[in-house]
Amino acid sequence: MGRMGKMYTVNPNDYKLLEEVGYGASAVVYRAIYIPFNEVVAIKCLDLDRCNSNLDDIRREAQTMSLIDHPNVIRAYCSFVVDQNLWVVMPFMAEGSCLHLMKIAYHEGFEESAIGSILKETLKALEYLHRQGHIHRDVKAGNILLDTNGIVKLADFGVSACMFDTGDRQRSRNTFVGTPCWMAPEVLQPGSGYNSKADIWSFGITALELAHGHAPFSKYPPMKVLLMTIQNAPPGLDYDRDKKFSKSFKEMVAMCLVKDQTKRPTAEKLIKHSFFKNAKPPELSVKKLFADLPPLWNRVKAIQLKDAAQLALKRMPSAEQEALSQSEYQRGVSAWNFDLEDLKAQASLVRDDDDIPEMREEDESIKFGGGKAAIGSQSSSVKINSNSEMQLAEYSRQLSGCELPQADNFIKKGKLPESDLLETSSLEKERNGSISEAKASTSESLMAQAKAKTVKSRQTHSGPLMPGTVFSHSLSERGRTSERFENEIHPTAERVTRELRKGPSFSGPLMLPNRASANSLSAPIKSSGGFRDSLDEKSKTNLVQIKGRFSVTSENLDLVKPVNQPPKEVSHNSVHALLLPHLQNLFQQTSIQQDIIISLLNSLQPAEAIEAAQNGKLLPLPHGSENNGSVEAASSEREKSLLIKIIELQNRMVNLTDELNVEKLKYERLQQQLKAISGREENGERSGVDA
Ligand SMILES: Nc1ncnc2c1ncn2[C@@H]1O[C@H](COP(=O)(O)OP(=O)(O)OP(=O)(O)O)[C@@H](O)[C@H]1O
Repeated sequence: MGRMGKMYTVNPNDYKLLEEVGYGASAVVYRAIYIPFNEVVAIKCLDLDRCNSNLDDIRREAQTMSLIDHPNVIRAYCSFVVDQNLWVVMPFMAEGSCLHLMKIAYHEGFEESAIGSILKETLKALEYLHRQGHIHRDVKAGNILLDTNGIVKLADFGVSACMFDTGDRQRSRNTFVGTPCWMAPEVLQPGSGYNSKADIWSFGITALELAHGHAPFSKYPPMKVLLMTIQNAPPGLDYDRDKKFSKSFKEMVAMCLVKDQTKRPTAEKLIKHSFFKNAKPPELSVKKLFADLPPLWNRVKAIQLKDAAQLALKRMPSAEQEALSQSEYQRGVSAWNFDLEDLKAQASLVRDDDDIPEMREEDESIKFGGGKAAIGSQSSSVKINSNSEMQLAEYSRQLSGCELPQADNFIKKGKLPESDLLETSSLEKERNGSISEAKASTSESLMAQAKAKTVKSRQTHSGPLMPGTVFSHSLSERGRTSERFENEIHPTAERVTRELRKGPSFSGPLMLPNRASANSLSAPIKSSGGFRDSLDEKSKTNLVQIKGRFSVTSENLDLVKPVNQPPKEVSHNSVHALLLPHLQNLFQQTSIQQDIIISLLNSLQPAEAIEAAQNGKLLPLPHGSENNGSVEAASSEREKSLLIKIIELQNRMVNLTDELNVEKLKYERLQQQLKAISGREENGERSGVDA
């Protein structure tokens, strides 16, 4: 049954498909003629084979759409199955979606008056849906459709949920659904549950999308978007950048983008905000947006051609992948079926990726993978099934282990100190249980560092390891990728570990030059800050110092453990008490220096590896004999520099030994003086008694 009692038949022969006017991950939308009425309609052809949703979900969408009766919500006239497609017949919205409109003519977004009208109409739709017990779950510019007379309608119930559902369907609301950039933090944190307020968050993001031409974080890979949404302060309209927008608009957006869902207004309340009170009727502010634009199907074709041209320009395999996924992503699509392994793999990469200073929102050079890489395929939603939720919750918990300000900092600054990188890496390992003890040995730290370095350098250069790319790979491809990744980093990293294990306690002394150079082992041992502060208590107690690239754990500090202070002698022995720790320190420093030298001498080969790790130059090891000449030259260079270091250390040892001897002499002299004084005192006392 159609609108106003009109009957639309379920016979495909009654419909004549015309141009393609839109596409999603699992659907293509056509302009069509309903022959019996000679009426233009839109038909959404959902490919049931490509659908992420099961048939029940699809039926539900069609059912929901057919029951909807609100001027701002697209309703279905009817739906039926044709081959492996579900056809949904609906009113044709001749100006297409706001997203398409921005892509074709308003790259920087719309002016405020148009935004106000569009948002107000959309909010009316949300208010209606929420009242009916529905959560839309995919509010975004791509789902706000416009008609030639300026009418605004919210579309796409592909992922909508019913708030009044019980049982299994209710539980399904604990799954991830939506499009990453528009998803509320509580939706991204499985287990927490969400309600219609999630739509209010997405509505706020949509407001920013309409204001800027793209959603916040839209140039980042989906995994990073998830992290940023959870960890960062909510996005908003900037006072400097967005001067052109009114205070009430900024305020309204800020009200929607509150992380605590309970503090977000309901649609009913929000619509009373002054921003909407002043909104113009859409016939005035929206209609003028399409003046002089070609018909919708030509625009859609133009957008498709533009995407295709972009792809053609990037012929290199990784660039091609990246561009595909980027264009996919920027269309505001949502075609990622999250996979836990992907999430984990990406989680480990995202942090390192943050270390890439060039990673800016404006930066086109860092692209991301994801989505189904086909021009005709847009959309779809992120769904994480319930099984993955526990693990994802665990992942979220891991995320939350990083204190937000820190995360904000590194994202904003775009650079982590080396030490933080290393720390993050060992912290993650610790949390993942891959290292059972928080106290990573120094060699493990170096190994981690070598890995972190390698990952980092790979990410800077290529697509395959970029987080999003993992999404677009099949399981076997992922396997291959990780295999290749392992193979590529392991020759060096493994060598580092192997070599490190060869040399007895080599790792300890190498940690120490930083400390020893301070020439004061009694100086307080403390963290150098950065991520350090966000570490949990356990690792805090174990990790006593981070300097430069090294972390020193308490395990490595056998040689520098604070000296056990001897019990203080009373009164006149205070000089003695003061001197003793100092002498012991000197003695220890000398021992340490000796150890360093011995270790260096014993372990020239591992030192090369570590130095390479230190410098981030993990040079490939020579394999063929043809390389031997240059390798020898290189290693003799390194040997030379190591020898120089050894000589320096030896000199310092000599100096310290001299100092020690001087101190010893002073100490002996003082002891003699002390004895003499106490002897004299005793004599004086005795003679006093005698007298
Ligand atoms: N009734 C309509 N009239 C005109 N254009 C439409 C209509 N319905 C959808 N479109 C166009 O088709 C595009 C895809 O439609 P739709 O969002 O329903 O597909 P989808 O596969 O569910 O996409 P997504 O998952 O990205 O939301 C829309 O962005 C819009 O541009």
